Amino acid sequence: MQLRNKKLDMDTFLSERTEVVASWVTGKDVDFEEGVRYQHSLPESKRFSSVLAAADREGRTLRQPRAGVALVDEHIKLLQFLEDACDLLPSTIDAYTRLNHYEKAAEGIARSTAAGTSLLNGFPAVNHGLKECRRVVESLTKPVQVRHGTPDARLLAEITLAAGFTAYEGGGISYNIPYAKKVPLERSLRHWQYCDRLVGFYEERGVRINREPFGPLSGTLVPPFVSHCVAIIEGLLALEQGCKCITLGYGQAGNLVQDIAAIRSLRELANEYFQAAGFTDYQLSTVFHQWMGGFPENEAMAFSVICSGAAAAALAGATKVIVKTPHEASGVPTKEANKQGLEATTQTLNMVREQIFPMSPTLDQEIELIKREVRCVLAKVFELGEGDVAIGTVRAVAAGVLDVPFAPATCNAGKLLPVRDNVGAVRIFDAGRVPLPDDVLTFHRDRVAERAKAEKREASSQMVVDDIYAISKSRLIGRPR
Ligand SMILES: CCC[C@H]1O[C@@H](n2cnc3c(N)ncnc32)[C@H](O)[C@@H]1O
Repeated sequence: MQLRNKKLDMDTFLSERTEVVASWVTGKDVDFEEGVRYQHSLPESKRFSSVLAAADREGRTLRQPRAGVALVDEHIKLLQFLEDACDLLPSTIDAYTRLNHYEKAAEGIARSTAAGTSLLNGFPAVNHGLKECRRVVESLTKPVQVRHGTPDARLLAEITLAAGFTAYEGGGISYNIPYAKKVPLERSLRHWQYCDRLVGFYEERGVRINREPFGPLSGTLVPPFVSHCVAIIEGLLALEQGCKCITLGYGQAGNLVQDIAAIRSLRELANEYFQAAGFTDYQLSTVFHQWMGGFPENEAMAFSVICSGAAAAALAGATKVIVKTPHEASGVPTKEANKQGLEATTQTLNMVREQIFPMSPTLDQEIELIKREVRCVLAKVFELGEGDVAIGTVRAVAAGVLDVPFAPATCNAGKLLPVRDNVGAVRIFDAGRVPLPDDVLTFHRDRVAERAKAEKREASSQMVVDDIYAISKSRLIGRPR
């Protein structure tokens, strides 16, 4: 396997770049030097890294929606409509572009133009190309990030970074395992080394681009240690390629103490692993994603889920919260619904931001538990990779050591089965082949047994199914009827 966690040299990168920019007609418009000049021309108020740094200094939690539509003018109108209600802007990329099906994206643009409304589920940035993407950036006053789900995001990165987007979400694991079925992990990891090296080249020219691995993964009952392991690995891979501004993320699970423990442990563990790997001059921030699972159709109840996530994000001290909308149960939200999600989040953030969630033995126990679990799994990843975390990742996923619950990728073992305990914290029902110490497994087993006793039923996969639907049915824990 030629994959190595080593910084790509210029020759390797440039020879690959020829193929990347030729992979769709709009690639020919990208000129790296011109992109560097344009990035330097942006005011600090439009640079993700500056806004994130200020928020961390001030202890503020920033608001960011997801948003993306097919046509440029509509996308600009959408983001202009949202920008007064948030701190950071997205451009959510459509599903065809995520699969590099640019010809289908082109058809979608044509059909959307004919229909006078967006018929794509996101913004097809590659098809629109550099100038049109730059027109988006020019039309806004806030920093813009590319949010997508692309295993091969090389051309998308070339175009959007040269166009002035100042943050890029994703990674070789987090945009493969939860998003793709049959993309070999080595391939997506290698493609993302290219993306990270490109960010590293911008960094070497004084342009700081924020990199945000996709935290929530399958977004379905993912235990904190699982998403933390992936986030930390992708942070290490990005740092190796010269990225300096890393935001690590986590998806709300629903038990407040566990969610706060997750964000606080994530920051501490990232610093522990980044510094152990010899990196010191990086900028670290965290992002909390409001509930990523099934939502209630009832919009008032959806707002309640949104606000519970906003409260957790602020109490956890997350640098950023990714905001959901009351249309989550139905699909791509209207701009009005998107803005309402932001406004509800703002109200809760404003009411919570001056409050301190006290340390407690329970919170401390959750933080320590997550740290132990992450350290166990990552030790195995490094061992399997004989010190190389990229190789170790591929082998760990193949061995079921890294295992993302409810993920579609065939390379993912899918043996780890989570379930909520009697207070709604996500625990391990079946560890599969994840190497956790016996006392940790006993802790999880005892917590699950408490619930089984309370519900007068055996712990079972039925409990797991009940939990998956619970929040959309206005519960946290999937209790038997
Ligand atoms: C991992 C991201 C999944 C979530 O990302 C949101 N999402 C996806 N596409 C759009 C879009 N075009 N506009 C606004 N939100 C969008 C939905 O919440 C979805 O559950």
